[in-house]
Amino acid sequence: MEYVSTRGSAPALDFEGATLAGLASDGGLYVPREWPRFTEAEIAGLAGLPYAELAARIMQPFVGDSLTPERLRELTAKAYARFAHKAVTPLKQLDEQQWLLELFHGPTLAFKDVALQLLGLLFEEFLSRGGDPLTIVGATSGDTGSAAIDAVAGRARVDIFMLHPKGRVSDVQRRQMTTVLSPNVHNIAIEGSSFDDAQAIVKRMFGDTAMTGRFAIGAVNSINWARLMAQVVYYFAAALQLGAPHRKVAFAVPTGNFGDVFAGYVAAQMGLPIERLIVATNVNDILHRALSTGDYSAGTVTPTAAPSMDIQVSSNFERLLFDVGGRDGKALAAQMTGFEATRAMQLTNAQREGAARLFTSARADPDQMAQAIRWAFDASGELLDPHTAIGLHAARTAGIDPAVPVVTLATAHPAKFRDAVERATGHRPILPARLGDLFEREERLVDLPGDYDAIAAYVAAHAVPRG
Ligand SMILES: N[C@@H](CCOP(=O)(O)O)C(=O)O
Repeated sequence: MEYVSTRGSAPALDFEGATLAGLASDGGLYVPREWPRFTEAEIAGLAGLPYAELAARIMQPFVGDSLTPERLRELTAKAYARFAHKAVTPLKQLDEQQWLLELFHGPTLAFKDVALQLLGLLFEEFLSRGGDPLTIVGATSGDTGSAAIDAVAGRARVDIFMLHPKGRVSDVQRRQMTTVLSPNVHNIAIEGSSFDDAQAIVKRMFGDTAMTGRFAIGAVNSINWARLMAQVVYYFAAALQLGAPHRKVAFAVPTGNFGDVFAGYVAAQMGLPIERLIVATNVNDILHRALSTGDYSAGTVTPTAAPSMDIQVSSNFERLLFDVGGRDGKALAAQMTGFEATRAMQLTNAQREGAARLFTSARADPDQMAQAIRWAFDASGELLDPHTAIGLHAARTAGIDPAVPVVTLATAHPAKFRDAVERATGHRPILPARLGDLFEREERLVDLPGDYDAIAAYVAAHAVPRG
């Protein structure tokens, strides 16, 4: 399997190369040259497999020759052994039509663990073959940070520098990152910034030849293809339980960087019968505006009770625009460069029509989010986190045929956002025992200004150079 850049001029890479590179050298994102496709009979044959085995079968075509099927199976078994639920991503019924896919049973209580537990092992595997030590630079609005840190803390030949916007993640999210004291973990709180600022700094570092010449910069954000590949699996897992390939299923996905919902798009390209992908945003609604009107223009980021979605520049949207816009890398490079200069862009007709074939979108304000938390609690006794509640609001208002099951991706454990859940329901979710002493642990982080040079200098002073 070969990977090509959405901006058309970076060299094509194999899976190992794309995983270690993260972002393409032309600023684009890597995507498979073509989508592998399963027949209906092949999809039916996946029903009932244990999650780790299902994961290995679905990912093998993407991995190609970079790992043998046996080695991939060993890695998926190891990655998913750390989940607190035997099903890894259990499915729960809320009412006749609505379902929840619980993606928060990993070590850091968010869907990011599903991909990052595997990515940590992939880095270890590929780095053991030689090459330069990896300097991971990531940005987080709360969940990616802790999941990535958990996945690579203490591993040889990797350092991780995780940037978060100071004061804009929940206290649980911050402590999950800053209480990991391994010497290869470096937490940076950026003053006066949003996630978008942090993500822009990360992307700039990939294009900074002074940095990339000295350090092998790597990515753990969903700009890294391997993240999305691992997330494709749970769409299959849920749909197979609900009757696929003989029955269509719709998915509602709380969305910030568009990675999780793009994984659903990939599942559909592979042959999974998906009725609709419902993109759910909070008031930071660039994706809802883009999908409903074609206007992809970034406003300022409004802090909300669903901080992981407080994003206005959704990196993975570029992958969708590339695929539905005819895979014309040169044209997309010009379009994205224009967006980076003006922070505004109009989708082409081909992009709008291509997206509309599968995607619907909705936006939830804080009241609608709180109502969805209350509805789920009254309907089934489930406490939802604010992000999941935004997904559920979109699921219930999307007008999906009542015969089609709608699965909302439950992206985080409610205890990560205890205050918001308690405000909505009067019930305070309890942190699972494995995080029980989080508030007694020592924290380590540095505060830096939102200035590229200051952050690059910090990374350069603490990372291990090539060679
Ligand atoms: N929602 C994320 C933001 C980063 O997104 P990613 O999926 O590209 O890593 C977070 O919680 O950090």
